[in-house]
Amino acid sequence: MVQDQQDLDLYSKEYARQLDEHDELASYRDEFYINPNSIYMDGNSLGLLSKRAEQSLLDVLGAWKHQGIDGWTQGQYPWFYLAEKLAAMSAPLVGASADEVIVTGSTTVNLHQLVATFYKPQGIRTKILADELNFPSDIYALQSQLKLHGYDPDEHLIRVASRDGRFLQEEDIIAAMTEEVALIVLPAVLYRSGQLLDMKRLSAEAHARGILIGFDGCHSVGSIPHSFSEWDVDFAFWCNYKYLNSGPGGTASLYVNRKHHGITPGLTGWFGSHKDKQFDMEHQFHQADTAGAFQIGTPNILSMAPLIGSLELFAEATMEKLRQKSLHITRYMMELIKHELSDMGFTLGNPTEDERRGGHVSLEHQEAARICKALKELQHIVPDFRAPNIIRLAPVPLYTSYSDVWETVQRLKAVMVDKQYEKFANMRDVVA
Ligand SMILES: Cc1ncc(COP(=O)(O)O)c(C=O)c1O
Ligand SMILES: Nc1c(O)cccc1C(=O)C[C@H](N)C(=O)O
Repeated sequence: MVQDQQDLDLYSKEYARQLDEHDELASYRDEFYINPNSIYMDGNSLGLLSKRAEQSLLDVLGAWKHQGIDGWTQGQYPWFYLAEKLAAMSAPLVGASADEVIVTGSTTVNLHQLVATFYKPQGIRTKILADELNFPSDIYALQSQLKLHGYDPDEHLIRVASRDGRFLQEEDIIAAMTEEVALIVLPAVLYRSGQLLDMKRLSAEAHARGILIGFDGCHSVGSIPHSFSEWDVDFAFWCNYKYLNSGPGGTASLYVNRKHHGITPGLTGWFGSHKDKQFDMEHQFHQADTAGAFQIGTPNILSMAPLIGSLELFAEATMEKLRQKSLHITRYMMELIKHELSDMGFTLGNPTEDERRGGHVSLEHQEAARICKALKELQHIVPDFRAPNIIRLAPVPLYTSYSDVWETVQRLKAVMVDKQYEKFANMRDVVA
């Protein structure tokens, strides 16, 4: 913690204020639209709008307004090259070269594309290895890809069990890497508990057994640094609307390790063409020799445009500093929770060690659904609820202050002490 704060009560509001004063990323808060009447702790589900993301969207709209079809090749951000431009801007966040990334599709569609490409059952190697805690959409995609190959997902999709319902043990995953496994798909950071898996170790163990491995980076990209190429990850996919603040339904991304460039995409479309060849309109597919080959159809330009401004902020703030603050502010939140909310039925459901923790804090409570409702409606804190008993709180380093965290814990305490949650039914709402 900060030196001149030695005499301060670590749990005081003044201490939080001083942490904000010493926060070298504090100025980035002004880059965002922050509702002054509430505290946003849901940036792990939908990140907030930044002024630069708004501006880049307006710039792209302006190109459409003034240039029409010429916007594809002219203007500030020619649309024909936008996926590649954004890939180059994203590459440092995942430890890749620009040509190993492409901004395209949606998370689930990208997973379909990558499995359609890399799942090649042969002999007894016919199974896909996943885990029982992964996000449902990933599991649905894997099940449907297995069915397309004529396999029964109940037999061919192995889901590594969690010992405690929260975390996965790398040893258990490695033990499940048998000679029957063709492909592995795992989350980088688990969406409920926020556990960060050891991607380097898992990739090495998979490769030692002749298995390809890919990661879902939805809850990790923009929150932790990655070294996909150095770790020799085969492929990865992620959304850009959580920590990367590209807006609801913002176009997603994928990574394909350079060693696989040239492999025929499972799902081909003309935007996967070599850029010089695409408009020759031949019926022979000349694929790009980059991750661009995995694009399918026309990019969703308006859903990509906010990412331009947003990624500029990441380049300036740097992932290293963002991770440093994220670790510090989540630790601060955990300390406050332990101090203020002990004996109230809460369990900390995220890893406490820095090297195993993603960007959010996961609090478990049997009344979690209605505690979230009371927090939102009565205390103007925006958390999110994940069934059956999880309150996720994400102090996002670009725009969350230490004072926000202090307030959140105080208001959560009020909800509990005054039993404000009893005014609500303990059931989830439609989205959270
Ligand atoms: C871990 C994870 N995977 C996949 C998805 C699905 O993403 P999409 O709806 O953008 O396809 C999400 C979020 O919705 C997610 O959190
Ligand atoms: N993708 C979402 C959506 O379309 C609507 C509401 C929420 C989401 C989310 O991203 C939820 C998020 N993946 C989660 O971790 O729960």
